[in-house]
Amino acid sequence: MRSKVVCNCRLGSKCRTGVFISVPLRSTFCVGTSYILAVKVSYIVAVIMVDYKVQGSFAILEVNNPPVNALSHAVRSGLNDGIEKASRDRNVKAVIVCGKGATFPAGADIREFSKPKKEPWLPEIGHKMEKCEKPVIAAIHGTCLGGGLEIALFCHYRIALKTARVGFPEVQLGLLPGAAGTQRLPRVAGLQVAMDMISSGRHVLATEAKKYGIIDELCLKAVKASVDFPYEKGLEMETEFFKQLLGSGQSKAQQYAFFAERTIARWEMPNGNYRTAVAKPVKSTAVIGAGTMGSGIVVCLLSAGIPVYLMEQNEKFLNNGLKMIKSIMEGSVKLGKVSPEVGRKAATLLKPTMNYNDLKDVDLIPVLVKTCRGFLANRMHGPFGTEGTFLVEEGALPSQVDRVMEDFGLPIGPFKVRDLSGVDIAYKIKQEVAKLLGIKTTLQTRFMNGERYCALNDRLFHLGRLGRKTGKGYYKYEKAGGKIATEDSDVTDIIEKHCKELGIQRRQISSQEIVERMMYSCINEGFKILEDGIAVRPEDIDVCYLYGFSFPRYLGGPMFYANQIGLQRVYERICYYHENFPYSPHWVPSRLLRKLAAKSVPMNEWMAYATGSKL
Ligand SMILES: CCC[C@H](O)CC(=O)SCCNC(=O)CCNC(=O)[C@H](O)C(C)(C)COP(=O)([O-])OP(=O)([O-])OC[C@H]1O[C@@H](n2cnc3c(N)ncnc32)[C@H](O)[C@@H]1OP(=O)([O-])[O-]
Repeated sequence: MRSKVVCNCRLGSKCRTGVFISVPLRSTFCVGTSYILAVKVSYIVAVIMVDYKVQGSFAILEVNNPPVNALSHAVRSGLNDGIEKASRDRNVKAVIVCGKGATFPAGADIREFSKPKKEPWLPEIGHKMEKCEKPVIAAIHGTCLGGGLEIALFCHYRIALKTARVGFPEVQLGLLPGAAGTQRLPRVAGLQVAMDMISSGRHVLATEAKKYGIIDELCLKAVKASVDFPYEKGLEMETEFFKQLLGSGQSKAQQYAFFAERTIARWEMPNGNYRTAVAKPVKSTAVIGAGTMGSGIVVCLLSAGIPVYLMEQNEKFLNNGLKMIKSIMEGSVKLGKVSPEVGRKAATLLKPTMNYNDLKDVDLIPVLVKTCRGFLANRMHGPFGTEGTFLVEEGALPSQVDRVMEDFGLPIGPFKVRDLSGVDIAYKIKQEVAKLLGIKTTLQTRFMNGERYCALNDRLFHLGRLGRKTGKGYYKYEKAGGKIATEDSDVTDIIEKHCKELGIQRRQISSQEIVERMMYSCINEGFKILEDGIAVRPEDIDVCYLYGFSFPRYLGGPMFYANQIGLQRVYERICYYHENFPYSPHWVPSRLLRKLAAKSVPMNEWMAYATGSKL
């Protein structure tokens, strides 16, 4: 951002040129279209975000709002003034719109969506550009996205560097292009291309875009009658839809997720931070365990071109793992997820071994299974998994829990996940905990160390129902290692037998109870994680869920979801479940949550209450 003192108007007079900010200095200057009011000791300094210069017979409007030249109010004002000025200037024969630094404008300023709207609007500026009697040319480099592409589509001509990318990523923010993009792109690029770009949000290289006619070096493409309504009506409808989406919870969550991803990158630790940390090169890695999870990690490492040792104690398991990896890599190549070259190279990068000595010089060994409570993801997901099993013990079926959670937005239900990772893994983790406590569990065990215990998973384990790998677990599969989960009446019998033996009266369980118990138990743990300083802000937890568990982006993450529901409501329901399930410590309400709920603290202020005296 560049600040300039542009004029020296009197206090109370009307400014001429644009947006202004005030900084505490001695004298009074003002610039802008607004009246300057309560200014005693301030400089009013114009924030020039569009540089206007004339070179020969060209007026150049260069957007200067780093880092991505977002179309903030100041930029819009600058573009508006610039196009008016260029239209008036007799020496100007053509106008060029471009971006300074890394990129052409990458869209509207998302931070302004939560603030009151300020004129001029983008379509208004666009229409001024379109009506300008002098040719207006968009000179595109970097990422020309969203509102930036809409501005370009209003220009009479578009020229671009080959490396430039254009796109409408609004869908990733739960929006649609709201400055005539839905009306103008189909007319320039055709309905099919427009539908694809708008609904996928994908960035298109300038070379591809040129084929579609979005970037046009020669002349404005003839406007195609590609939609059902005349332009004005189409524009009106687009504005209405955009407004509806902007006010929706979904868009708010997606905007939150966008910024959360960037916020967490600015991490701070007692011994360093994101600025001082230096990445260590990873030249070799090892994965111990050739099961489903281990093989999946090997595939990720190979796809990134990193050499990896795959370690197993048993030749049979090692060979099974190698087969699985080969088949996943081949599938990835077929689907175009990795290039054939990467696929071919993978075979040379993978080194199977049964000898620990081979691992002595590797740079990285990912830890697959932790027996402790876990730090963030495992710790929060513990209550989630436990509640799922309790719900089944009380009356739900695994398929019901999965269906409800998939409807909620998870890509795959918790019991399908358990079949994928292995019923034996969940069993062994529990047995490790029991061993540490010096307890021996049986199929009749209902409490462990004073806490509720459900032995249903143990039953499946003892029946050899280990999940996908054995062709049956909480579901049945077409074959061992199969992927198609089908409900299995044998599982219902096992559950009913379990309940009968233990004298548990089964009951109807509602979808609402399933969502609340699965989600609120892990949200409660999330607040305890904040209290304990394991995560330094709710965004850490949410991004971890978005990436680690494919939590639906349109809900933002579990902590944002809790905030949307209302902390008071979430807290009350947690207290209710705590009263009803006193032997499950994960229902003990978080102190932080109690405090935040009582004071209705906004999310961006939660952390002030997370530690120390306020808690
Ligand atoms: C009426 C309007 C209708 C219109 O149709 C609606 C829209 O245009 S909707 C918009 C449609 N457009 C989009 O959705 C594009 C969203 N942007 C992107 O996809 C990437 O930023 C981009 C690919 C451009 C650059 O990637 P990169 O090089 O890896 O850089 P980076 O990602 O690390 O970002 C650097 C910094 O810039 C910040 N910031 C970025 N964009 C915006 C923004 N629009 N606003 C505000 N801020 C934004 C970002 O937070 C970060 O800040 P910080 O404080 O340093 O953390």
